[in-house]
Parts: sequence; C-alpha cells; structure tokens
Amino acid sequence: MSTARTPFIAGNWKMNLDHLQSIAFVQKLAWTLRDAKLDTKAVEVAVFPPFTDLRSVQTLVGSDDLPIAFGGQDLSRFDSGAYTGEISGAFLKGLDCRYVLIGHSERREYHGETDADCAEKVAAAIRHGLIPVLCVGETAEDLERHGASAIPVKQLREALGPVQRGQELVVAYEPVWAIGSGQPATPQQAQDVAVTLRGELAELLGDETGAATRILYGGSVKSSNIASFMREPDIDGALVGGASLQLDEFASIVQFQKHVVL
Ligand SMILES: O=C(CO)COP(=O)(O)O
Repeated sequence: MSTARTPFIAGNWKMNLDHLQSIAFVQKLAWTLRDAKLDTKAVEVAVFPPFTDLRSVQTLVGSDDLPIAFGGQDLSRFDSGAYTGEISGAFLKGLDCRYVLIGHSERREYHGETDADCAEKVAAAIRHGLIPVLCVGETAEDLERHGASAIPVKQLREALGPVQRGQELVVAYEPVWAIGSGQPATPQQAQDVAVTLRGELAELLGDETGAATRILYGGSVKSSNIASFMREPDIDGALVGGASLQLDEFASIVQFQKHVVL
C-alpha cells in the first residue's frame, strides 16, 4: 500500500463563524498546533470557512505564514457573468484558496445539486487551479437499498468525467446518515467504501492517480474516534463538521497520531 499520501485533516465550518470569529479561530488554532509542536509535514490542516471569511483568513495565514490551507465550500460552474449570488473559482484562486469542496450532501439536499452539476464544478475548479475535494456519500435509505458503495461510486464516476489522469484531487466519503448524527460509520465500513472508491479512481484515472488520491472520511468525526479511522489503510484523513468549530477538539483531531495506540 502506498504511504506517500500526506494525511489531511479538514474542517468544514458550514455556515458558522463570521469573518471576525474566523480570524480569532485560525490564530488560536495555529498557536495551539505550534505549542503542541505539530509536524506540519506529517499532516496537512485545512479549513473551509464561509466565503465572507476567506479574505480575512487569507490575510492572516499569508502575513503570519501559518501552516493552514483553506478553501471555499462551493464554487460556480461558470467563470464570470450574470449569475447573481455565485462565486467564481477565479475569485477563490485570487484569495489563495488551495482547495474547494464540491458536492457536499447539504448542497445536494438543499440546493438540488446533481452529479452533472458536480462534474461541471470539478471542471471549473481545475480550470482555475483549485484542487477539488469531491464529497460523495449515501443516505440511510440508499444504504438499505443498495449497500454502502453503490451511490458513492456512481457519484464519483459521474463527477469525474472531465478529470484527466494525473490531476490532484481529494475524495471525501461522507455517509449522509453519519453527518451531524453522532453515529459515525465504523472504521471498517469506511475502509470498505474507501478501497472501492480507490479502485474506481484507478480504473478512471490510472493506477498512479488512484494510489495518490487522498480519500477522507467524514461524518461525526471526533477526537475520540479519529485514530480508529486513520488506522485504516485507505483512509487518509477526515472532513470534520461540528467538531471543527471547537478549537481544542479540532486541534486534538489534527494530532491524531498522539491517539494512535499501536
Ligand atoms: O458534513 C460534514 C463535513 O463536511 C460532517 O459533519 P459532522 O462532523 O458534524 O458530522
């Protein structure tokens, strides 16, 4: 198994923390991780704040050279023009975003995003030099009807149509039933889906890209369960919602290596 994938711990803030709160949070996070002597080469940390926070986060991270990446929670499939309320990937790139979330289940549920929309957004992200973090996952009903992997695999296949082999991307497996429910998937369930998704990536984009792509687990991740997910060979990190808003909890998740009992 490839060990070249740098673990990636990302906080999806969803619609929480305004621009002032974002500055305080990111500053304190950086201090906490520095005091804990986090090896920033051994784990990549990222936050996904609301759009209105990004300029503040960029200024702070840039001026203090903090080892924290950031990205948008969504982007427009268009580049510019008469699309009221939309945010171009060009604007995100201009604010030094490295990543962008695409196809989060809340976008799919509340904004009717389809796999075809996700494919267009993946293409837009790549056009603007952003690394897509494609979110896939099944509902409880899907799980009962089709098992755990069928829907995530379909979502992956349909959204990755425009992607060329060698493209850097991140896939986040987030079972909808595990998001915000306090009921995470078991590490084995998450590993089973992750290995299936990796197989699909290898088929779609070649073995090398399949082996290099980081696959995250998301859904009720906490400091008390992160180590059990990170122990799985095909899970390379976590996309954290609620727990990413609590500084000590998120800092502890980032330091998952300290929890690992071998
Ligand atoms: O949706 C999520 C991250 O994108 C997961 O949310 P929770 O960690 O709150 O379950």
